[in-house]
Amino acid sequence: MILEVDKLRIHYSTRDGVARAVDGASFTVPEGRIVGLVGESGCGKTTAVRAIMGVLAENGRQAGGRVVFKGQAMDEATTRKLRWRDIAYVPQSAMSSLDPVYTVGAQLVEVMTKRGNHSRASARARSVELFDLVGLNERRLADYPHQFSGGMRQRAAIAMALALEPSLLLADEPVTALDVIVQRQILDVLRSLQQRLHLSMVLVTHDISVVAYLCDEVVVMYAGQVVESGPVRDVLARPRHPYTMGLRNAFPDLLSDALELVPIAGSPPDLREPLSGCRFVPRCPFAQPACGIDAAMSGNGDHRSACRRDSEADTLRTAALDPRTWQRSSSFAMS
Ligand SMILES: Nc1ncnc2c1ncn2[C@@H]1O[C@H](COP(=O)(O)OP(=O)(O)OP(=O)(O)O)[C@@H](O)[C@H]1O
Repeated sequence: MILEVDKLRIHYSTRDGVARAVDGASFTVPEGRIVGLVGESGCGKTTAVRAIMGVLAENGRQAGGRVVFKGQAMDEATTRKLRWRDIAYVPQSAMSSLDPVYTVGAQLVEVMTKRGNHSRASARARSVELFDLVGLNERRLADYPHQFSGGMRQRAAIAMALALEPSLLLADEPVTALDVIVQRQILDVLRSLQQRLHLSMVLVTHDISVVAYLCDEVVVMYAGQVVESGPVRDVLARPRHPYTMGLRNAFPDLLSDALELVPIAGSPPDLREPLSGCRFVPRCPFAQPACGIDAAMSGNGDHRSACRRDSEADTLRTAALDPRTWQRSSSFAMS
């Protein structure tokens, strides 16, 4: 495993109390694989990758658990040492990793001379290589970010993250603001980079079809916790947690638009409220009183989920395919 996240807890202090943005999440990233971290907005995905990268907002702190990179438990000093060199991050908006007042080429050179130990000449040569790797013409190194299209900016942000040859890339919603054709192009760039550079990747997305298209493994997060994880094919073909079943119905397939889309009614809970038991209960069509008690992750082999009704997963999955199932809220939750 290149990365192990073990019972990670991240708290933000806010005026209205503590937000438990990541609440005991555990997952692993095998070497050379692409792991999708998926869940709706507000489930703690960005917080989890920012914590791994050691770039939490000022009001955030690690309240428990640990992050282990290549067998080494990370503390502040190691994280600082490994940041950008071994672990790199493409933030949610490409514009936030690009400075509007400098050319993209100048910014790449700056990253390599300041954060790495490149001379200006070798940084310039490497910039050409990096642009080639992400499919940008080297002539565009002289352009400013505003002269780039959204897809090109995303490619430039990826080039920036790869500048110091990291072995782990964390990409936060790399295709969200792009149209479907450009989305596929960027995902194809990521796939080819992973293969050519033997990169390991964590890809954060709210869109399960992006996971289906690109990832080898998936970690489903809900309300700061991991509710299901495993090989993508297995999890998407036979989801075991009702939240994953709901997510699968809620997004169009990147390659076809055959399925009727069925949203999951409601929204994730406010993480500043004290929560117990399965966090999905208020939105789950299958919730029962027993779900008020936390379910640990369990399962055979790599495919694991945290649902009290796991033994009935096959039956629930069939019911979940019927859109009417999602039209009624959990009667248990409503009572
Ligand atoms: N700096 C902050 N201060 C207080 N609360 C925060 C802060 N950043 C995030 N949160 C809260 O932490 C929770 C998790 O947010 P996070 O951004 O990690 O989720 P996410 O799943 O990545 O969603 P998104 O895709 O919208 O970023 C949310 O409830 C959010 O409101």
